[in-house]
Amino acid sequence: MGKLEDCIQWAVKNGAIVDDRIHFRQSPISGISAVVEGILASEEPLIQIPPKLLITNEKAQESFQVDNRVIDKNAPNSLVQLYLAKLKFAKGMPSMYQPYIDLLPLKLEQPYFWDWEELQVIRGTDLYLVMKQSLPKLLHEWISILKKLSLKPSDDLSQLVSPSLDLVDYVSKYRAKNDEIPWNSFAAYVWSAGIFASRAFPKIAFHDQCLSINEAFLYPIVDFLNHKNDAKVRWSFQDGKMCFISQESLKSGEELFNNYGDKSNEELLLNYGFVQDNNQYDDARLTLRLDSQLLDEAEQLGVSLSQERVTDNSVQFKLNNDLLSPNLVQLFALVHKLRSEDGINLRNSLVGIDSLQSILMQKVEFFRQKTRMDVSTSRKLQILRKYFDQQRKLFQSSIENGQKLQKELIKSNSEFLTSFKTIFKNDKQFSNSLLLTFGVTKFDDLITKDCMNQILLLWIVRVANKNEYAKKLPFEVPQFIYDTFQEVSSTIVIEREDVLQMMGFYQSMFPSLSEKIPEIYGQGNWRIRQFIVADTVMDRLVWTRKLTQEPFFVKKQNIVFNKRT
Ligand SMILES: C[S@@+](CC[C@H](N)C(=O)[O-])C[C@H]1O[C@@H](n2cnc3c(N)ncnc32)[C@H](O)[C@@H]1O
Repeated sequence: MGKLEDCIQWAVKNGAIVDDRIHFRQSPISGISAVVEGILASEEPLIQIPPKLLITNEKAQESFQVDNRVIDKNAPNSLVQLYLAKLKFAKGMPSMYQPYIDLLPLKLEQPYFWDWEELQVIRGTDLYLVMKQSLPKLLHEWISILKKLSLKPSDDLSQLVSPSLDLVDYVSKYRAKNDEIPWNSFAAYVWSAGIFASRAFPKIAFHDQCLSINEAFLYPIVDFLNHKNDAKVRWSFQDGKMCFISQESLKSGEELFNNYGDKSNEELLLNYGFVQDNNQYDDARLTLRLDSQLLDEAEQLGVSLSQERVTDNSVQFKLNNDLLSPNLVQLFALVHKLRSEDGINLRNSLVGIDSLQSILMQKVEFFRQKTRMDVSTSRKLQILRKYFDQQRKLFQSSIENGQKLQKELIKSNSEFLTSFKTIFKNDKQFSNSLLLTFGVTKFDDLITKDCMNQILLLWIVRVANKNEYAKKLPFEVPQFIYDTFQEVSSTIVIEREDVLQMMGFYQSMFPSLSEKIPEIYGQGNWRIRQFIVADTVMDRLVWTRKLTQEPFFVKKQNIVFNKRT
């Protein structure tokens, strides 16, 4: 008889009841799973386990002869995890759970248990970072529980607590070096924590009284069930037994699933070692390091970052297939707020979305590169590629949502936006004048000949001179452009540097333009100061849409984002 059958028999002998229609099977690749033979369509308990088969904190207390005061509420499973490490790895310690303990795999699927070579693929990703951050916490709780029990670790603690030690590396190398793992080693505790992460059940689902909502226990036999998103299941305490109930209708040959909860692929991968295709609960993280003053200012201006602010100078946003978070968009608007602006407005929001898009594109490219690895030799790498590919899709869909949002902003604020393409079309006299100097015959030439900024400067100075022309301009100049020029002109302090910077361009244009086309460039004021002012006007008003390279003059217009913007 195989170990799986041994274990089921052991459970039944000890009072467990397993519905006859449930059959457990085991394969070297996918491990244990359960299939149905017959039809399941009732809410009868399918698996009933008596409490004596559970591995709980109480059993651990009994074994170590301590009470629950040794358990830190912030690490409510430390004692029971140490107990499990002892059950699995201690020599000469057979227990009543032996058939179950023997079935618990030594090699777990989560990245914490990957070989050193496999780990190299995830270095530099968020996954590795999460692992690097969680292992020191695990180390701390392990040292603490050993101390409380006056037990000695088998590892050299001074080496383990060294801040320069990469614990992911340490544990992976330790496992590779040691065929036999002492039960009081950190590697044994990490294994035990991996077992708890991938198969323990929350105590709160069955009991009102818990040390914390994270207190967990092992639930033999029911933990042989695999996970499916949205599988309808119930766990309840009935007639003195812990019952697993499926609310699904299942036919012969179908797998009986449990539901581990609505988890992202990252949570699934780190805690269970697999990912779900088209996982509707998936998300991606965008971590940004920004100036702490900027983040404070954002919060003062009403950008809620209470969930997102992870440190003084960093924020972390969750991205999924839904609309972009208004907080993220507003934060990017503030990153691009000019000193002359007093809050979030149309211009800085449009610029902010462009700059957010650039970061998202880098992420897409990063994950695209990652999916190009050769995965033919490793199942783990195949899972990892799926994870990277889903991450890429999430960032891609955020880019599309950003584009949609920008389009909506442009549409709903069209009265505050003037396209330079339209100006170019309407101000024929001006556009014709560009042929001579720049060889420009159509709007697209401004982009291909890389002279957009110079031409914008010329046009802004033309607007400033609008009242000086003998003939009124043949089109309506948006008043805000003229007013901004006047405002900047009356407040600007021009430094020598500004003049030097503008000199090259100015001298390449004047005085020849005034002589060749006096009807435009020979009337009003075309001195260098005007161009220095126009340069600031351009900073304050012009937004060049990244997608099309088309510049827009944007009126200063405060806007508010809500969840539906
Ligand atoms: C609670 S156990 C389930 C029983 C497990 N198959 C076994 O062999 O013991 C959880 C582990 O099963 C595997 N698993 C569960 N659901 C899965 C799924 N939908 N796809 C792939 N692997 C799954 C993962 O290795 C996970 O860490």
